[in-house]
Amino acid sequence: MIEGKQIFFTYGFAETDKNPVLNYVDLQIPDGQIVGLFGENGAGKSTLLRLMAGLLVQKDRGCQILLDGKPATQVRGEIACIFEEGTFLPDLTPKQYGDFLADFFPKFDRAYYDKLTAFFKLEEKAAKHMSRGQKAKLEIAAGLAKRTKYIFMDEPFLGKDALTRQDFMKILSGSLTGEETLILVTHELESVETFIDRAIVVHKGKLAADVEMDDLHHEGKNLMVLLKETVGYDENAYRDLFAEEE
Ligand SMILES: Nc1ncnc2c1ncn2[C@@H]1O[C@H](COP(=O)(O)OP(=O)(O)OP(=O)(O)O)[C@@H](O)[C@H]1O
Repeated sequence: MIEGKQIFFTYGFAETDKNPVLNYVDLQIPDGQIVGLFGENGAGKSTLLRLMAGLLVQKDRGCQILLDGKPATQVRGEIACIFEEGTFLPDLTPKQYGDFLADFFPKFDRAYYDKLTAFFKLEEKAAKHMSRGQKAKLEIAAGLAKRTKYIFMDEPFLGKDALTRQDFMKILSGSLTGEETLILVTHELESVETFIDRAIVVHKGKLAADVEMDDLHHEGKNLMVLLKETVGYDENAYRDLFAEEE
């Protein structure tokens, strides 16, 4: 269970910031749930994800987010982060990185990692010499093979070719046992429409929408509709750019 009460976060000074990224929000995610975090650029999705994963810590206000009642820093072995910037060590090759992960993560599934890196056709060269998409694949192989209870993903589709994106969703579905709690930040709404259980829209410091996908679909809506309604999207706003000056 991920639980946070009165989550507050600002990158500036808490005492003076009138527009914090997260403005006293409550969050509860039960075990085994797959949750998508959505919102406009700069809304605070990645910040919230990093607070959950313990990569950012709340400063002087609000309460810490807890995983099974403990701060993320105390359950590192149960957390896999699949982020664009990567958590790999740049000088290590896929095999060396696998050795490293096997030492660090108690449930690391080396055979599965080797299968994934082979499937992704990753060459045996240092991560720093790989392309952006290859690094992203290495992250996915590592993240999924850790077999952790908590998986945090930030823009997992970024930098991947169209075929890999398709494979990725299938690999992800196939890798999960149903026990994992997976939190996913993405702008690729269509790709996750039927994959996630619950959608949260971050907007103006709040969790402005928080719905079960079954309920959303029963209402005849999809993620795009939810997002537009929640942020009050104006289809015609762009026209002002081309309006004639008086
Ligand atoms: N390291 C940082 N230092 C200062 N401000 C930051 C930092 N990282 C993010 N911010 C600011 O915090 C706010 C939330 O950023 P965040 O990255 O969480 O948004 P996001 O919803 O993930 O956006 P995007 O969809 O563009 O990735 C933004 O206003 C951003 O400018």
